[in-house]
Amino acid sequence: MPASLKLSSEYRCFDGTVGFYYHQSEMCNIEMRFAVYQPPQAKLQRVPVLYFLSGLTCSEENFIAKAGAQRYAAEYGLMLVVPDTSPRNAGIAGEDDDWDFGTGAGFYVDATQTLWRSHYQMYSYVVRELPALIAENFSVQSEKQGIFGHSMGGHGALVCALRNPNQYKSVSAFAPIVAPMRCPWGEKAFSHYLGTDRESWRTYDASELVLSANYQRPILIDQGTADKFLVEQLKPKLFEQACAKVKQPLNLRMQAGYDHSYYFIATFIEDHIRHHAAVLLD
Ligand SMILES: N[C@@H](CCC(=O)N[C@@H](CSC=O)C(=O)NCC(=O)O)C(=O)O
Repeated sequence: MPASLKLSSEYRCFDGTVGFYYHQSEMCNIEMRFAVYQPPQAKLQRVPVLYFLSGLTCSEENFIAKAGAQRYAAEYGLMLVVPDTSPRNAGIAGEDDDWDFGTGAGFYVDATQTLWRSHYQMYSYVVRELPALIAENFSVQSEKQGIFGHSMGGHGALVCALRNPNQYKSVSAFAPIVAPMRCPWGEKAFSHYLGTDRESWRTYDASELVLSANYQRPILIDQGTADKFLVEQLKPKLFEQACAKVKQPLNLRMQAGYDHSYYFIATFIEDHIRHHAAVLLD
């Protein structure tokens, strides 16, 4: 491992390894953290890599500790990479004041506004810097990348895939924010990170991007019907309507009685890993 990449802890898991890492990020101009699950197959050969983007308030640990994904990543031979959701301790006034903005809420955009732009470059970090670092240091097939995420991270995953269909061969999401331009979480984050010109927000809105993305491969979305954020923030039907307009294949599954929690994610994680494996192992 190069000196620039530091391992903070490591655990054996389903014959593979969970590792928590940190490094000095060039894009975010600060120390960033991420988690990696290396499946047992990676000891012998390069394996496809699946990125998971987490939601508001999460670190790189929530998904690894709660989703139960490692069992299936080991079964299919997929590496999992889970970045943190924002820079931390950046010294920006107000960065820790709100749970839905600032620390833990980078929204996977490249901020353009003065206060945030020198550190909050999460889109470029996730799409460019992190995959390059992973390719250099782990046993992955870089040409076989998939991406998924939850809530704010579901928004991030859809945006990354729709903007980079050749890089991300597969995409799925749990309870994603599909139209951030049209919900309070998105409007708050985008106005602070990107400014008040709403035209500039379109490049980070999945329901806008899908209209011209031509992603072609099927997108899987699971959404709980008992999710307290469903009506005001998540609005999956807006994405469904946009996909229908351009004939983008979408499997939107409304899951009766499920909420927004990791219990919901853990219930359907196997389906999502299988969705990605079907493309990445092809
Ligand atoms: N503090 C909030 C709830 C925050 C929350 O539910 N965060 C979700 C993601 S929400 C969208 O991005 C999450 O994943 N939390 C971490 C976990 O381990 O559950 C409130 O008061 O409602």
